[in-house]
Amino acid sequence: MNKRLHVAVGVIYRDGQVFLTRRHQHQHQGGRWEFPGGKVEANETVHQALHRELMEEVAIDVLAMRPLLNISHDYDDKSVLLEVFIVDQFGGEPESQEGMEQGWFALAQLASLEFPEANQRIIDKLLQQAAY
Ligand SMILES: Nc1nc2c([nH]c(=O)n2[C@H]2C[C@H](O)[C@@H](COP(=O)(O)OP(=O)(O)OP(=O)(O)O)O2)c(=O)[nH]1
Ligand SMILES: [Mg+2]
Repeated sequence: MNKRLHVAVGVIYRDGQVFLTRRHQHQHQGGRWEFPGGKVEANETVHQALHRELMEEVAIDVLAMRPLLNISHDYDDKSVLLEVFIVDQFGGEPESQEGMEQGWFALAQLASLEFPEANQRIIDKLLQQAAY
C-alpha cells in the first residue's frame, strides 16, 4: 500500500446547511459528493493546507476553523487520513473553481447523497451535534 495521504477537509457551514461539491468522474472516488479540501503538502501545516485548498477550489477566504474529527480510512486503492474542520466564518461566496456540480444542503439531506465511504463518520458527527 502507498503512503497514507494526509488530507485537509472543510465542512463549510452556514444557517444549518453545508456546501458540497461533486468529485469529477476521473478523480479518486469520482461522482461522489465531497467536502472541499485536498492534500496537505510537505511544506505546510494542515491549517495552511485547508486555507489554500478552499481558496483554490471554491474561492473562499477561511477566517476561522475548528476541528471536527480525524478519520483514518483504507480504500482498496488508497489510504487516507482526513483532518476535518468546521468552517463557519469565511469571506466570499463558495463557488467551484473546477467546474464541479455544487450546492448547499441541509444536514437532513446528507443521508440521501452518495459520499466516499470515509465520510459516513463526518455525517454521523454533524447529525449528532445538530441534535443538541
Ligand atoms: N476533499 C475531500 N477528499 C475526500 C473526502 N472524502 C474522502 O475520502 N476524500 C479522499 C478522496 C481523495 O483520495 C483524497 C483527497 O484528494 P483530493 O483529490 O481532494 O486532493 P487535491 O484537492 O489535493 O487534488 P489533486 O491534487 O489530486 O487534484 O481524500 C472529502 O469529503 N473531501
Ligand atoms: Mg480536492
